[in-house]
Amino acid sequence: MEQENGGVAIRLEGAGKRFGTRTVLQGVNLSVAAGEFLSVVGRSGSGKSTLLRLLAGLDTASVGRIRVDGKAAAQSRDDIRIMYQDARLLPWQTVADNVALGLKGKGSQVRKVALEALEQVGLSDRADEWPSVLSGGQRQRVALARALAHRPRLLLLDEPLGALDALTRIEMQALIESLWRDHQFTAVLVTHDVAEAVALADRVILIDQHTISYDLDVQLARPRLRGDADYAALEGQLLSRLLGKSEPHHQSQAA
Ligand SMILES: Nc1ncnc2c1ncn2[C@@H]1O[C@H](COP(=O)(O)OP(=O)(O)OP(=O)(O)O)[C@@H](O)[C@H]1O
Repeated sequence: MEQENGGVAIRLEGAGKRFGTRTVLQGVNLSVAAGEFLSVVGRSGSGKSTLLRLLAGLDTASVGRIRVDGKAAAQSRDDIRIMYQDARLLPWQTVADNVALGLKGKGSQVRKVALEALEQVGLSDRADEWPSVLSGGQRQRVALARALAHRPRLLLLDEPLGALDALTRIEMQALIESLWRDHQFTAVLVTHDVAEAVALADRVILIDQHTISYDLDVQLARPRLRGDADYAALEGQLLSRLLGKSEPHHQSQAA
């Protein structure tokens, strides 16, 4: 693989998003360092996917400023990849061709890049099969490979593991973490799973009442042990905030 370019920094200043008269996000201020792993949690409908779409440059802020690598997100599109809960693979293309989608260059070169990406997600032996014969977890691995093939400097993950069983989910979390460590891209993960948010992120933000209502540093050694008291304390702290309790019951343990 070619030299990685490292992650991009993100900066939001007073960013807001309205759809007609409905305010979804308002007064969002956020700085994400290059190479940081940020998780975003919040109630259903709080605006998490909207935030991700703004970062991807797929939509524009109604007010405020959003900068990805110092530019408008839409101008950083080549550096950004987004992954969703459903893999969105083309059923009439092989696994390798799905990974190669959108790559520029000669056929042999493009295939080489696709195979390298598949190898990184442990699926090089399935390159010439159809997506329909893969399991849900394997399809998500292909989606991850498709993103990696573009060497993203910002990987946006919109509840990518939400439809997977618990064990596959934990394996995928470990894969995402190791790819993030190897490639040093910036990662923003939207998840409903507070344990997942803590497992992966350097920092977790909570979206509530249209803005960032809580910003939690996760200073735990990696890889993280879920049974660990510090881990459970941070998870409890986040859950309390999410549920709207003013005094997180685990706060004293986390201090
Ligand atoms: N294109 C759009 N037009 C109108 N309203 C929209 C549009 N996109 C999102 N919304 C509204 O914005 C709000 C936030 O939606 P969003 O999908 O960002 O929430 P979310 O936190 O990701 O929710 P979930 O966790 O359920 O996926 C919702 O009320 C939604 O209906």
